[in-house]
Amino acid sequence: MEERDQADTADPLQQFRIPHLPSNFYYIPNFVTAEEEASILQKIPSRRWVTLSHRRLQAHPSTLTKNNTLLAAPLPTYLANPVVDRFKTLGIFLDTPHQEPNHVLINEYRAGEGIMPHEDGSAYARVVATVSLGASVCLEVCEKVDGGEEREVGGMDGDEAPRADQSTEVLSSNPPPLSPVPQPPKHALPTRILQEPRSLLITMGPAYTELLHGIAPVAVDENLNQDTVANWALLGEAGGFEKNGGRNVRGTRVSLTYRDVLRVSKAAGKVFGGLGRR
Ligand SMILES: O=C(O)CCC(=O)C(=O)O
Ligand SMILES: [Fe+2]
Repeated sequence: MEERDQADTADPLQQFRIPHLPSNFYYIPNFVTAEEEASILQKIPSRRWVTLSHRRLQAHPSTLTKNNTLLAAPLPTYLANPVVDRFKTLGIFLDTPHQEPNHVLINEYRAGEGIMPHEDGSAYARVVATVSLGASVCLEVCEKVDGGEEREVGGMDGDEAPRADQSTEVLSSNPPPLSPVPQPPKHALPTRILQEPRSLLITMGPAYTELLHGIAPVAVDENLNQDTVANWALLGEAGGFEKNGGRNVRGTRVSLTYRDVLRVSKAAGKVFGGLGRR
């Protein structure tokens, strides 16, 4: 990362822009070290997981309230350091209301698990920064269906229809109602982004609002090459996938998705912090 940073000091993100995709996706390999990866994985609290049908999940500092409000609280230290300072160096949250992430959803997928195509919705500023840990996975992005209802967490998750509780967990405690018969989105130009362990993927602007993203519930990502993977040229170790015949055998992957929740309530301080605090 250091070498590439020197190449462009004006906008450090430009060199990481994923080509041929709607603006803007950025991919940074080796954003955290192997030691940092191990340390973060070891600090994720085992008792906070909420188990869903195709993955498990936890929210920090807490889940959002019914009207998509975050009760103000700092991120746990192991999520804040060293990651958030590196975001600041890159200017990732410079244009969001709080200019730094205030919320992290942690997802864990075992081989064969995934997340149905969805969009992340309006509770957040239009920036998500995703740190991948443990194993590689392909994220699939596709355009939203024109004229269709917006779906925040809809579509297909393998052969299983989304359940109400599954729709709530990703983004808020107050999901939009799901249509009774979920239809798969009509994929226009589905494209894959390969996320290696220790990498950072940034999704912002139109890429956040105009596209759906999801992870197929498969045990192996196949046919990986420069024509099928949008960020092939930015990968840390494309050679490994080449040697493996263009296959990525999935392991257990953990993603840390950093976001800026727009609505924040300081009321939690009054409830939990005692009387007289403002
Ligand atoms: O695990 C990922 O990279 C994607 C997770 C995701 O889309 C979400 O939490 O909204
Ligand atoms: Fe998402």
